[in-house]
This record gives sequence, C-alpha cells and structure tokens, in this order.
Amino acid sequence: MAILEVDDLRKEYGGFTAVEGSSFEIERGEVFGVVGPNGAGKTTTLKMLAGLIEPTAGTAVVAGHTPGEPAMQRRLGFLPEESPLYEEMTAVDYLEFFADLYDVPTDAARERIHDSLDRLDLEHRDRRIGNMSKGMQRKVAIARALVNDPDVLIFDEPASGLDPLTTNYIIEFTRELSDEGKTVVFSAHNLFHVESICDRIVIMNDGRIVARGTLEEIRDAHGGTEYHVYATADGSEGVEDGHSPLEVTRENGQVRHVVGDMAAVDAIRETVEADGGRVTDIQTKTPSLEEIFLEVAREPTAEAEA
Ligand SMILES: Nc1ncnc2c1ncn2[C@@H]1O[C@H](COP(=O)(O)OP(=O)(O)OP(=O)(O)O)[C@@H](O)[C@H]1O
Repeated sequence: MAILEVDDLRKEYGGFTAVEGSSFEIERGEVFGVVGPNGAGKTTTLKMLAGLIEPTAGTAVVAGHTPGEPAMQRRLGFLPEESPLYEEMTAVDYLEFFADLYDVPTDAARERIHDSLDRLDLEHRDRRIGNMSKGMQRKVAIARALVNDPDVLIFDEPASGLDPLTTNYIIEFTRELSDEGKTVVFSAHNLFHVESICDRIVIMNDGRIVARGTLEEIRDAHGGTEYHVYATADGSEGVEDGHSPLEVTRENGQVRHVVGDMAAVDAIRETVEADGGRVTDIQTKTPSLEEIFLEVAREPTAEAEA
C-alpha cells in the first residue's frame, strides 16, 4: 500500500509555476529519488510533502495525513537542503533539545541519539556544532531528522557538497534506513548515488515530471538497451523485416551493427554467416541515468507534453 500519495500537486509563486501537476505514489519501504537540474522544482515538491509550504492546488497524503498535521509530523523526518543548526550547542545537547520538542522520553531519546551518531560515525559529539566540519554538521542534521523515529524520511540533497567518503557514508546509511522499513524520499544531484540506491525515481524539469519508474523502466522508455554486434562482414543487407540495424559503422576493419533487441542480434548473425562472415563480438550498452537525464532534461517527453 502506498504510504505517500501525491495527486496533481502544483505550486505557484506569484505568477511563476514552480511545480506543475505532479502525481506519484510511494510504497512503504521504498527509496524514491527526485532528480532534476537546478530550479526543476525538487525542493518545492519536498517542502510541500513535508508540510512546510502549502500547495497552490492538488493534494498530498503522507502516512494517511495531510502534510503539516501534527499527527503526520510525528511520523516524518525532514532534512532540509540547508539546515541551520544551533552553533553554540554540542551535537548531543542539540539533539536532546529536538527530541524533547517531539516529547520523546529522555532515556529513549539518549539511546536513539547515540545509536544514530554511532551509525553515522560522528566523533567529537561534545564539540560545539559551530566548530564541526560541514560533513559532521550534516550528520548531526540527519540525526535530528531521526530523533522521533519517523516512518517517512524526506531528505533534500542529503550529501550535497560533501567529500566522497562522507557522501558514501550518508548514502549507505540512507539505504540501511530503508532496509529497516523506513520510506525514504530524497533529492540529489549526484545521479550515481540515485542510481545505486533508489528503487524508483522521477526526473523533473521546469516544474514537471518528465520521466518516472524504475531505472530499467526509464531506460526502456528512453532508448533502452542497445546491442553492438561486431562482425567481419556487413549483415544489414537482406536482414529479415523488422530487424534492420539502427546504425551500421566500420571500426578497425570490423562492421559494427547497432540493434535494439536480441532477435535483431540473431538476425544479423544469420545474414553475416550466410555471407561467409562471422560475428566477433557482441556488446550490451545500457545508458546511464546521467545520459538519460541529459536527454530528458533537454527535450521534455510526451508525458510532459500531455
Ligand atoms: N519562495 C520562492 N519564491 C519565488 N520563487 C521560488 C521560491 N522558491 C523557489 N522558487 C523558484 O521555483 C523554482 C523551483 O525551485 P526549487 O528550489 O524547487 O528547485 P530545485 O529543483 O530544488 O533546484 P536546486 O537543485 O537548485 O535546489 C525555481 O525557479 C526557484 O527560483
């Protein structure tokens, strides 16, 4: 059952439309990525889900509640893109203060806070937050999003601008939270991380969703997998109907046939062999999320146009 349902969500700032009719559902325990270039509407979408800003139109239901309702806030952990922290406090004092705001009993709060900080590998927890590095501060902000033991986590750019080691740590930790049954919605610029941990994604551009689904579904919808068949002879002549290569080029004395499915690979092999040639190599080419992203960000899909 979907734990988060978004229907035709829209946000206008004055006359400017930042998010235009977004609809999607997120299942319990999923890691759901919201991807898009600067200004696509990711933060606006996440803030509407977290109840921090009101939609102009449309609805969102998170864990059975409208965003902003106190009953939903208890089940939600939100990590803003830039989280102001109280610089004079130590990490532990700061997190205890937030746990208290959520009415978490003191002993449970202490245990949860130390558990989160252990798992995030945060050292020097008695140091003033203002004296911590950017990565340490981000870990404190993540621990803050967890003080109320929420079911749904909304993380806006959790690892943006951090060094690769800290980034990996945070991304791995995010995956672990989902393995424990928490639902995670997160936005990111680093598509490699989205690719490595998200179950499903939406790609946004100019306030609209331009692609959606699992990475495999998005690949299929945007070019899909291609096979490059290398052979000693050109097999495109006389190939069965419907199996003509998308492209034929010559490379280092070999003929490269680009085809879109395995049936076409077999058809090319047959014509090459019928001609006395042979297939020397077959390579599978799957576009990375980065390549798809660049394509859909340049050219809105039929979904967006519809
Ligand atoms: N309070 C606001 N008032 C007016 N326009 C806004 C406001 N907040 C955001 N916008 C505009 O709405 C659009 C979407 O912004 P948003 O922050 O949601 O994008 P984003 O995808 O999160 O971008 P980034 O990756 O740069 O954080 C942008 O053009 C932005 O300038």
